[in-house]
Amino acid sequence: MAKKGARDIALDVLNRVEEHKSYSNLELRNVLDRENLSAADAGLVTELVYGTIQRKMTLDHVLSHFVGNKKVQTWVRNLLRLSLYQIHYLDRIPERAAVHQAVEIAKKRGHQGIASMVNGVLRNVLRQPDVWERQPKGGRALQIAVVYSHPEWLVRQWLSVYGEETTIAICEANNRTPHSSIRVNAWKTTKDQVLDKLAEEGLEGQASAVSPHAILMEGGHAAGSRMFKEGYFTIQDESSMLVAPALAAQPGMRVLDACAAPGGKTTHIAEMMENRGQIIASDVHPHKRDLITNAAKRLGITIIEPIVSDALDLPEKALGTFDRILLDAPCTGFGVIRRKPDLKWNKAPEDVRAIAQLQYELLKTLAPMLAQGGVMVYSTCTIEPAENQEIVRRFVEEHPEFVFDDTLAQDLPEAVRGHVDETGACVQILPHHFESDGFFIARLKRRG
Ligand SMILES: C[S@@+](CC[C@H](N)C(=O)[O-])C[C@H]1O[C@@H](n2cnc3c(N)ncnc32)[C@H](O)[C@@H]1O
Repeated sequence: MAKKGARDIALDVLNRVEEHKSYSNLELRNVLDRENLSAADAGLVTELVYGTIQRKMTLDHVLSHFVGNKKVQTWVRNLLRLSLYQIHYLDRIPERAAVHQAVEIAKKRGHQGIASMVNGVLRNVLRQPDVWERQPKGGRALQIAVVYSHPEWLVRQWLSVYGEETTIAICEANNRTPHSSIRVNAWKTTKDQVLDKLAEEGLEGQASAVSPHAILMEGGHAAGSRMFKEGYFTIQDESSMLVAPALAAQPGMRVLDACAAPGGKTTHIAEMMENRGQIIASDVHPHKRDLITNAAKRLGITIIEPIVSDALDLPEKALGTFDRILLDAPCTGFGVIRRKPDLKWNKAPEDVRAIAQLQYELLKTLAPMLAQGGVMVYSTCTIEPAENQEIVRRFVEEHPEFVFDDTLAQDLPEAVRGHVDETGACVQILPHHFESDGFFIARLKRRG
């Protein structure tokens, strides 16, 4: 059987994501592991899948002018989206080649009739380039939703919280390719050493303004390097690297990380504790336990004890109290849409409400396990106030033994301090602030 091309493979992934409501990153990983693609083809498949999902609403708006209300099979719609994405957003693929390949795929998967329809639609779009500028009828929220390809309800929500300028900036940032960054294992080495060693392996990077532990990579495959295997760094987004410093755990302390897998922040905390003390790293999913164990092993860390437990049901008596607790809560993930574009299409307003309820329950349940004078950090990778500021405000109101720790700024890099809010204890990073993940961190203190 002839080997499948990058577009065919990308189309398979798009179809599976839509039909099985699965995550594109997981489907992509499966297919890239299975198919033996060149680096260039693997890159093209990834770009086509993420790009098409990212721009889905804009692409569908353009298609609606030519397809109207006609019923089109899922794979045909995905083929049209994918081809339009190539034509409009990718310079390196000539328009004629994109149309030709789409027609060939349509012939192979369907029949001549479908191939003619695909050919006709794509050529019509090419003949009328102004179609990309046509605004939909409806309010401002719908226009922003279509132009920047985000669900209208989410745009409406952000408009009410952040205003138009910031909402557009968030949407634009969500459509850009994310940076790739690494966290230097500061317990073992320094940033300069890692930069030097990476250069020996042909990998370039530069220091980040968001975290003193971060290096922004300029291409290359850092996870394939010898330095990575030997535990000199971890692949992590810069915003995530603000959490461990916010927790301010000292060597020798007892720490609970209640939603720990895959262990990105747990291992960072351990590095900052110089591998002295104890960290209980809990997660509800048994299959994720090994991720924490393996990450610690690779980094040479021995103070992490992974356990499997629902954070709502931890064995409180057996565990005792902690000097520090991190609740890096499950969330809608709207701060990481750049990396996981399907998130924006798969979630609905009721998901925000449901997850906010769980987040509050988690915070409330963990509170008694914090020692007097201890610090608890609540963090999420979302930008919804209902999952962030509203949770911690309500918590502090209902728990007089807790206060906002208004000294958070001193544990944040200079560049980030300006984003700390009036409590002095909460920081909301939006994706366009530093081109890093949207992230929320709150530092709460239990009275002594
Ligand atoms: C945001 S992720 C944590 C990421 C992790 N802290 C890191 O930096 O690598 C949230 C985690 O919470 C876990 N989780 C979800 N509900 C939970 C619950 N009720 N109790 C404990 N863990 C839970 C999920 O399995 C997921 O791994």
